[in-house]
Amino acid sequence: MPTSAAPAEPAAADGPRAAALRLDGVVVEHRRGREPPFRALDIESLEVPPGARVGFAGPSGAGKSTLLHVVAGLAVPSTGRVAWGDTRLDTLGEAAHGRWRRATIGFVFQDFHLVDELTVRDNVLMPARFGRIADRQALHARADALIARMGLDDPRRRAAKLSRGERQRVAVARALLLGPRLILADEPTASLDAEAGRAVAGLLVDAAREHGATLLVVAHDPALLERLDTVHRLAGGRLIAEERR
Ligand SMILES: Nc1ncnc2c1ncn2[C@@H]1O[C@H](COP(=O)(O)OP(=O)(O)OP(=O)(O)O)[C@@H](O)[C@H]1O
Repeated sequence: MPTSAAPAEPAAADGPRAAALRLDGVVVEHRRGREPPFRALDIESLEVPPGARVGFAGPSGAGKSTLLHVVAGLAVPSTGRVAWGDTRLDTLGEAAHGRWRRATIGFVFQDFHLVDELTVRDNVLMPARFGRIADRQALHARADALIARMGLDDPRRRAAKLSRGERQRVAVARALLLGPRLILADEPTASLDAEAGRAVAGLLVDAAREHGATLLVVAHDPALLERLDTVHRLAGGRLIAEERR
């Protein structure tokens, strides 16, 4: 079972590593068949301070995943501004956005995006495929430590052999590998039982705190939502309510 022992706090001198995230007038449109386009996302204004831990809740189809995808550059708004600190993400272009994403984001996808043919360890190491790795041994040790903290017993198992809950935990470990400044997690505890869900929720929040990272989480799980600073409710692509903790 994963444990959620509190990790060391970051050195104060490091300061926050995250930047403020701002969305203004962001609209994402989709089309169903021959029907006119509809607004899957319609965000008038959203500001997330650096290092905040923010949840998005709401019914199926409310636009929660689309919001995370816009921030990650995986969905393109038809209008609006998306900014991370001084960087305008909506005007970056695909290649530059890809570089920014790899340097900044750890993403836990709703459907995990694991490579079945690879082992647990190699899946967790995937974010390190790009860029130069100074200390490969330290990186492997970090991958194995994350795998152990997720309660996964054997880093050499092939992903194809894993249960849904185990796949979810591999996806969380992979997102945390490089100590991202922005962690995006889409229903990261949905496939876990209550105990494992609490442990993974604790790990995500601890990892964000440890690295001064901003954490954006889509969740229905109350045990996860209650650990966050703010929870936004979405409906029909819009932000309709905000609860501060
Ligand atoms: N590529 C697409 N093409 C057409 N419609 C899409 C596409 N992606 C999302 N949608 C639609 O946009 C709306 C918002 O989808 P989104 O996945 O963001 O909702 P969600 O709140 O995350 O839902 P869930 O909780 O079920 O994951 C839904 O009506 C969905 O069917």
